[in-house]
Amino acid sequence: MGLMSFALGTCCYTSTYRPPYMICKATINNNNHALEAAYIRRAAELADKSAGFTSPHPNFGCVIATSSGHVAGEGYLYAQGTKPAELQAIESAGAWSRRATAYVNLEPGDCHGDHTAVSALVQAGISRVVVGMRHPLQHLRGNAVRALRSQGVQVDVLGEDLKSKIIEEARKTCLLVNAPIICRSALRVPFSVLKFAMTLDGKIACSSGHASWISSKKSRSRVFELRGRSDAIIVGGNTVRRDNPQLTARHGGGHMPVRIVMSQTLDLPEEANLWDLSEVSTIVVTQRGARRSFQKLLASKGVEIVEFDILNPREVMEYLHDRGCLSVFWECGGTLSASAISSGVIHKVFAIVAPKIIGGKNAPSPVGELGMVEMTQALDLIDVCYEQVGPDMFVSGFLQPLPDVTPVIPSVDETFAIDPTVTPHESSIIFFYKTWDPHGSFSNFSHHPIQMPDENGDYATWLSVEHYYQAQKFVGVDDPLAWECVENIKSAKSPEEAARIGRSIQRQQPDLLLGNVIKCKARPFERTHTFSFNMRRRDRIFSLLFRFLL
Ligand SMILES: NC(=O)C1=CN([C@@H]2O[C@H](COP(=O)(O)OP(=O)(O)OC[C@H]3O[C@@H](n4cnc5c(N)ncnc54)[C@H](OP(=O)(O)O)[C@@H]3O)[C@@H](O)[C@H]2O)C=CC1
Ligand SMILES: Nc1c(N[C@@H]2O[C@H](COP(=O)(O)O)[C@@H](O)[C@H]2O)[nH]c(=O)[nH]c1=O
Repeated sequence: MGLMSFALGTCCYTSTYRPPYMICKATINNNNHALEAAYIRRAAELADKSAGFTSPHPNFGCVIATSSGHVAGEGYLYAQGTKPAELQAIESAGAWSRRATAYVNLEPGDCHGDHTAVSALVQAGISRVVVGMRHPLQHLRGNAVRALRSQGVQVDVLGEDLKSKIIEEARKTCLLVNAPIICRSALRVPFSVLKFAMTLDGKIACSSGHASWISSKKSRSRVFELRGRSDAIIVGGNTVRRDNPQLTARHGGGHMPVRIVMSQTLDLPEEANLWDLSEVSTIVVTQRGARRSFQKLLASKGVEIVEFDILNPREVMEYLHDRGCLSVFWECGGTLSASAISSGVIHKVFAIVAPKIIGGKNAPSPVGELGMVEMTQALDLIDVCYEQVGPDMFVSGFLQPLPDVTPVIPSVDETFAIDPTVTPHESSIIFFYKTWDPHGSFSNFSHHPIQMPDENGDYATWLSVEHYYQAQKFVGVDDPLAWECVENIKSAKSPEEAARIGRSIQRQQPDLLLGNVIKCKARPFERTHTFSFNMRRRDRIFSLLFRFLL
């Protein structure tokens, strides 16, 4: 941990610190909103470090400040199931935690009885907790706030107990950090970001359709990072035909979003980079009945096909929501982007403006026909940011305000009540518990260690069922690479990371686990709860749910 010199809104790191440094002489009290806001913004900034890794869970950051204005410790959640941000901050603050204030961007989420964050705060003697926003999931909302208060800790929630313009701005940073889960819970579609690179004269390709490259190498590296923050990347059929893109996140990070192609005609090339699934999978969403023979060809390559009665961006987003997707990155051309904007599913826009002019009357632009005839109809972006990356300018902003939530992600049980057409005993749909559900401990991804016997009958501890499950793909295979895989999976920091490692080796080295396939399919320890129900128009697509998860 470095010495933090903390100015409002900025921070930089130099050498080691301990004991904690002074932020400013001012004593922290409830009226010092500028300082409180700065700490909360810092907690949000820390939380953002693990964007893409925590999905489908929120991002948490924590700052511990002493009553005299020292920052004593910081922490952020790397992934669900790893050490909570609050605990990390307390450990780094040591004895300075006593009577200190903890600033958290988000109320701790007490998933199925895990009180670690709350207990750590109480046991460390934290006297006050400032919460950027309450937990967005209804069944977790308010639990930690109540628990802390019942233990005599003062809890101040931004917007409730602390109100002012500067506090409101700090609260906004907390909303932004967890925009995907907020959107998902309030709007029931994933948080969607439309990104395009255009020339100064507003073209995303030449008249010929050639587009590589408009933006600089540095900008494109940044795009890899942005991809890594999302669960899925979407392009239209024409971009596949024209660009033959890879759509991988080549930033050296761990998280790789699934690639999705929207194509009505399925008039797509037989050979394409997107059909190479060695790094990450691809889903093609299409119109029901389109080119069955081509569907078969894609399926033989392992590409998943999902048919829709009406293929449009909203249906696809609702479908992805149902499959647990929190955030989507749109990298399509103007035809599909116009359709997505018109459907109201795009929340944020990232325009990369390169200082180049290409001209061309027929050269495409980033957004096609929206049917507007007067400038007064233009869509104004909100909270616009400008950032120079190499020679290019990144302009970003929101197309619609983030919902100010009292959101609901209904638990599986509640769904029946919400949709009376739901009949719990239909066989075509299989649901997995999410760890955030009230009975989320049934999920493989639940952070509950298990003990299982190895080949010699000795018991070993695995951090979660998912760790054990992924490792079983390679256990017993007589190959040093398989042994290494097992060790890497076993030491993975989170169940999601264990899944990433297991799935990626499985894709890249399918021969490695051939002998183990049958064993993997029969999972006697599998705690995933399956059941089925009919959700009107959605039932046609749920049968494919398994494949997304495996
Ligand atoms: N500079 C940049 O950032 C980018 C540039 N480009 C460039 O843009 C050009 C391609 O743009 P564009 O032709 O607009 O391609 P799109 O990526 O927008 O693809 C359009 C296609 O999407 C499919 N589609 C499926 N559902 C819908 C729907 N509801 N509404 C609209 N489309 C749907 C159709 O595929 P189908 O015909 O298969 O049925 C349609 O032809 C290329 O030259 C490419 O290089 C592309 C992406 C980014
Ligand atoms: N031309 C263009 C972009 N185009 C987008 O990137 C895709 C190619 O990704 P990949 O094959 O993974 O490198 C392409 O199909 C289109 O969606 N992006 C940019 O950041 N800058 C650019 O100049």
